[in-house]
Amino acid sequence: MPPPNTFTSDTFGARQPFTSDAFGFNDGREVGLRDYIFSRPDVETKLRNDPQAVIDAISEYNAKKGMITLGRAKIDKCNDLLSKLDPPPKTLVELGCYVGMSAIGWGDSLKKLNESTSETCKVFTTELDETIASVARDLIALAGLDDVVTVLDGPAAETIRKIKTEGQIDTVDVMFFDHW
Ligand SMILES: C[S@@+](CC[C@H](N)C(=O)[O-])C[C@H]1O[C@@H](n2cnc3c(N)ncnc32)[C@H](O)[C@@H]1O
Repeated sequence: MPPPNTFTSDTFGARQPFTSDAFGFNDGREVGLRDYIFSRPDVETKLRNDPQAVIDAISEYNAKKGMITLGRAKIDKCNDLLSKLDPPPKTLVELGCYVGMSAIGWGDSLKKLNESTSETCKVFTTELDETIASVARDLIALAGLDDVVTVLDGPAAETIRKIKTEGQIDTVDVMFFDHW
């Protein structure tokens, strides 16, 4: 059994079935997502600084391309769980960032849950692939969450140890495992 406050991508049921051409990742779809998002005519007027609009835009691309993101429904369910934690979580670590869709959800949620206090909140999310990590960083910045969400490049076992050694993180309120 995972420890309390540990949510995995299977917490709410099995993954969605993939079609054969949709299975896999790091095949250009991730950079294609960034191109799609930043070439939208509403990127500045609708998406900039609106995490939920960015999640919706990723979902629209995802519906056609079948990417390995959690998906809106699971992100909403996890955020519902986060909102029930007392005190509100301030530090969340995610193993498996991919293009940052779930990290945008966690960042938005933690920011809202802590907005009535002066406490800072932080999401650290880890990504093995540096090209995918760069897509995530761009989308997180577009969502206006780069002050809350930090993408760590490299194997999670190394990057988490490094931020702990450097004192960037002490205790962790919630861990999310999605790095398979
Ligand atoms: C299922 S995806 C994550 C999806 C993301 N949580 C979302 O819902 O938007 C898994 C990601 O974990 C990354 N990954 C796999 N092993 C890893 C490791 N040891 N350290 C860091 N990232 C890893 C993969 O490169 C892949 O992008």
